[in-house]
Amino acid sequence: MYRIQDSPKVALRLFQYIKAAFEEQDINPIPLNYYLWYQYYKGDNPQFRQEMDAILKDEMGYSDRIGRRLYNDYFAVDTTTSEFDKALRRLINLMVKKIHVWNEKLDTHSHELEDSTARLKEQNLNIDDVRQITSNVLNTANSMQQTNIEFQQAMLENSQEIQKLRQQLLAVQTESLQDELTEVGNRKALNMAMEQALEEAKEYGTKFCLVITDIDHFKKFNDTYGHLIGDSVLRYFAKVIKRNQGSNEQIFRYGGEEFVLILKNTTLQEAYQRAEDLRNQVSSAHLKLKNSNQEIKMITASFGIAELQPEQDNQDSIFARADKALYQAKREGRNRVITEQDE
Ligand SMILES: Nc1nc2c(ncn2[C@@H]2O[C@H](COP(=O)(O)OP(=O)(O)OP(=O)(O)O)[C@@H](O)[C@H]2O)c(=O)[nH]1
Repeated sequence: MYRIQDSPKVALRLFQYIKAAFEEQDINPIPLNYYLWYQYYKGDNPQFRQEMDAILKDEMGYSDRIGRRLYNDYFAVDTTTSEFDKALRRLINLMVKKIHVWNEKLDTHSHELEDSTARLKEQNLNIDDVRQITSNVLNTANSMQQTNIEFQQAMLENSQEIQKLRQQLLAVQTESLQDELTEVGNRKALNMAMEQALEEAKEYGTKFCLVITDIDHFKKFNDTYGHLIGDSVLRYFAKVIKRNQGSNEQIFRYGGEEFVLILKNTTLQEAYQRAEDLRNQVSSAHLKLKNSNQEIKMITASFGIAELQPEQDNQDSIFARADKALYQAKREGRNRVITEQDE
């Protein structure tokens, strides 16, 4: 749900700009694009505006895919994280209050001690006075010890609570980056991983290859066997990719029947070999229906690969080249691997 809170007059004016830009640049008129372009013309987020300006200047221009990424980067609100954030703030406020109370108590105790020390210096103290003062000092020392124990106990409980919150937060964050069906990274995780890989490439000169793979004629498969068996095939496909996952390799489900691999420190030739192995494993599998043991139609997949060009690539450009190679693989008859060099 995209919310706009401006007056109708402002909204109307911005929509007029959007309408003209959509026509001129052939932008897909879907709600997400309207929302993003509205934010662009409104200009409240300078960083977003700057990135949009750069995209519009680039020859690849704006696309739905870029729009989805921009929305995730700038406008999607992670409600689970903000809930944890609130809980953590509450806990920290509580700790700060406890520290104040502890400080006040300690202040009172040290004043009591100072009073007792001052009294000890008085002339003409009799034995009863000294007894009284000594007993006061002891009482104060006892109270101090008690205050300390209580304080330590409270701090321990709070830090355990914080630890628990942190663990829950980590679990939720991991979950929010995982595709539920196939248990590989989801699109959000892919965006983050791409960003990181590009930063590493800039900083350390490390290269990577991007592989996009898509199960062939999956619509027909769903139509023949139903979506539930289609889902099992998606899980199976992800399992095959995960089975020989190298330490330099990250796997994501981009959406539908499309998966993406980031292969770090890998040449185009090595990436091709890895994709060929996967293609062979998938196409040679004999899958059976669980209930009837009936063998189901062979599944195949097509692959497109691009290698990072560190000087000029960004997330969208390397993705577009791998996507183009994949499209070529589909056009040439599917069940094949095409690298950007083969085109
Ligand atoms: N079972 C199942 N099907 C899905 C899921 N996500 C997307 N699909 C289906 O995947 C199919 C993709 O179809 P198309 O994009 O037309 O592609 P295709 O039939 O694989 O054809 P090519 O890619 O050209 O080989 C559609 O029928 C979607 O409904 C999912 O999570 N589960």
